[in-house]
Amino acid sequence: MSTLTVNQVTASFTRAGGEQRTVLRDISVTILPQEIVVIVGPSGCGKTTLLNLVAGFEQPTSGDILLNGKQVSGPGPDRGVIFQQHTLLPWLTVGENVEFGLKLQGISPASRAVTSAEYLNLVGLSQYVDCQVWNLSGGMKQRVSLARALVTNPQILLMDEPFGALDAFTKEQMQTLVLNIWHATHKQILLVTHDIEEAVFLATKLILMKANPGQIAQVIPLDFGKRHISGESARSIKSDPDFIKVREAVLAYFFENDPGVSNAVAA
Ligand SMILES: Nc1ncnc2c1ncn2[C@@H]1O[C@H](COP(=O)(O)OP(=O)(O)OP(=O)(O)O)[C@@H](O)[C@H]1O
Repeated sequence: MSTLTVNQVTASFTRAGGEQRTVLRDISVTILPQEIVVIVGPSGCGKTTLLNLVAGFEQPTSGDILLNGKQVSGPGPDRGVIFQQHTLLPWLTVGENVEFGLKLQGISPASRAVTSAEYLNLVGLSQYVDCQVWNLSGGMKQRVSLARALVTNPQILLMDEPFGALDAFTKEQMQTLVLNIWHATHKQILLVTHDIEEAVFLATKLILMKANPGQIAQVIPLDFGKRHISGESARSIKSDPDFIKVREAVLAYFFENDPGVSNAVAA
């Protein structure tokens, strides 16, 4: 089964001066097929570190990370990564950026063009294939980043605050795009965000972290994103009292460390 398993992972780093600091302690998470796992937590609790470990950019100090039963020991094409700041190549066009990963894999130009057109269509940018990326808005650049991550057909998308730099309106458009892509491609998604509303809207499994060292405080199953897939608008869902109740309970947890968040969510 296509599962990503983070098993009792601890990550420690040695600071300048030799002091050892444990950033993450005993983290266990599974991402099952078609799950969107969203991580929220205070600044510095290790969210990006966890994503970097799953991406294979860093190695855990103890514990292990398994993708389909195989140890993750470095970056791989089975994981597509999207950062807050796009990492598009400014001297290439939109189409060339999307094709880039396929070119590295030695795929023929004709085949690359067909595949990149498919994913540019999925993110709503078909007509921009020949544009220079520096001409695009922030939201459009992130759409290109999504297409570029998807084009090599990874099993899982890893997203680190992908919409943190966007205005509220564009952000909501991108959130619904993520849900539509999730529905169309059946990818697993691991997403880190500071935005509680975004987290509650997108997650099928919401993970609340606490800091010093970073640990999982709560895991909350949610299904607001599935309501959007079933045809309900983002505005309707986000203004629903059930949504507001969960959003406020999560906020209360972080502001007051309210242990009643699980009950509020379950009610
Ligand atoms: N390779 C590393 N070497 C040393 N320290 C590291 C390394 N990677 C992460 N850290 C430290 O781990 C801590 C957690 O950082 P991280 O960026 O994962 O937190 P975060 O929860 O994503 O924070 P934010 O929400 O502010 O982005 C920081 O103090 C950071 O300096």
